[in-house]
Amino acid sequence: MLVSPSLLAADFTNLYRDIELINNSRASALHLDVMDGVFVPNISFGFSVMEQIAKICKKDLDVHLMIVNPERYISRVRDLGATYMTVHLEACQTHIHRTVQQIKESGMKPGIAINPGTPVSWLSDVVEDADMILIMSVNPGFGGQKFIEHSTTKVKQLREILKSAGSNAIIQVDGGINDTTGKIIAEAGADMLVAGSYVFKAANPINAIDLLADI
Ligand SMILES: O=C(CO)[C@@H](O)[C@H](O)COP(=O)(O)O
Ligand SMILES: [Fe+2]
Repeated sequence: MLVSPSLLAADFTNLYRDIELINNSRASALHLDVMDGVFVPNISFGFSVMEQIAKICKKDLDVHLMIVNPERYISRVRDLGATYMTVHLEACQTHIHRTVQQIKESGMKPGIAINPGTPVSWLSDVVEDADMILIMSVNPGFGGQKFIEHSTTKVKQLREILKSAGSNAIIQVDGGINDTTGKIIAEAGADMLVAGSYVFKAANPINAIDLLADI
């Protein structure tokens, strides 16, 4: 199982230590949650922080933008050296197709995220252009929330949609992931697990990442 620990739950007074921990783990990516206080009712961190993180992180940068009109920042995310740039379907409104193409043209892998209340069927016409689909298993904006069980049905439905579209996009699931919910969602068809609290609040974060990676 691919694992992308979410830095949102890290100790921000010890960021260097926590990023080094990820560098020396089996995580395949580092998940960076950007929140603008408009699309979600919280503000996290922005480019000045991510530019420093990018200098020391040896894993793929997986940037999850919870901001309105994220197309404004494609070149800045690209300049970080990010592998994945994930935007919310709900935040791009009418031009998700154009935004995904622009992310791809910039050399990054486009991800499309959907909130718990958004049906997976709304992705049908764009899945073939995305490299990743992110199913939010909590309402975006905060770490440490409880996994929404209906996400399992959504992952199964998405698997079918990807199959009929002939899409190789990976399915990422984000929110309330631990070794129990991780197993359930992996069985439903997830390829990559994002975990914040489960990793960074663990007594042994390396062990927590191993448990997820071994699913
Ligand atoms: O995007 C988000 C929240 O909006 C996530 O990436 C969280 O950071 C996951 O945190 P946990 O639920 O794993 O604590
Ligand atoms: Fe996230």
